[in-house]
Amino acid sequence: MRLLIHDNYDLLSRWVANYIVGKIKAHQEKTSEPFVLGLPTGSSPVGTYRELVKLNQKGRVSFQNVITFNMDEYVALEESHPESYHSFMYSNFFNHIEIPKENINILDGNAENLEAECLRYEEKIKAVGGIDLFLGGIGNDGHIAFNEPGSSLTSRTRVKTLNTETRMVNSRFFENDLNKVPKLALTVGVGTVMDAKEVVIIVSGHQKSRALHMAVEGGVSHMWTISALQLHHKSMIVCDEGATDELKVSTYKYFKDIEKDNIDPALASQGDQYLF
Ligand SMILES: N[C@@H]1[C@@H](O)[C@H](O)[C@@H](COP(=O)(O)O)O[C@@H]1O
Repeated sequence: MRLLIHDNYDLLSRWVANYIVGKIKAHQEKTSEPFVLGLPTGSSPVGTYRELVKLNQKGRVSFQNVITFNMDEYVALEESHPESYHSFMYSNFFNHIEIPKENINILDGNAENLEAECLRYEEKIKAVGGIDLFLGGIGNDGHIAFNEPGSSLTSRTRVKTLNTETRMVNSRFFENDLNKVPKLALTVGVGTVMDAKEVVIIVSGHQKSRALHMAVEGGVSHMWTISALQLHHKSMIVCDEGATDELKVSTYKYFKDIEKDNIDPALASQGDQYLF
């Protein structure tokens, strides 16, 4: 697993956006098949979306031949609710880029049959040849998508009960009223993320530092589902200084040193041969 430590959130966001653009362009040079991109919500990727929109508007990348799959969505929250992940994705990203609507996939948390919806999602990912790059964030408790502590590390897309900590953290988007935060979500599984050809996770801020410590320095454990990435052949965490507060000094220095030539956002889209 690679760990890239940036001075601040803005640099991190620029780096990740440039990296994704590099991947899309390299793919498009090789094949006319669409690039399949997994996407998260939350505050962590907002800066990356902002930078991707800028790069798109400058003509540096096209999303015409990109298919997206979002990680998760609340159950029984109307799509039009301002805090639905549908609303989030359109207002932060899709409304600002030229991507065909039919290329956008987000789980339907209002489907009549939620289990069938999850199965349909898995089948659709398979049908387009799998996810080329899954971008993600993590919760304070190390959950990836909505794979809360204790989730099977081989889990697939399914209905998931949200724990109180996650609902409390997310209550900031629901007038700080825990009762307004949905109790269930649809989420891709840890196994679904692990099947992606590449996984890039954004970790920002001190509140994520324990999760980053467990992800990088702890063992693989279902109690910190992000730690499954240690078993992925091409995974990378991109973090800012604040998120490193719980890392050992030696771990911090190790990754700072080995990635020192790759940290400039302008170089992010260069090849990553020999780095994983
Ligand atoms: N389901 C989402 C996750 O996909 C996201 O990673 C996490 C962290 O969000 P933030 O980036 O706002 O800290 O929030 C939610 O739980």
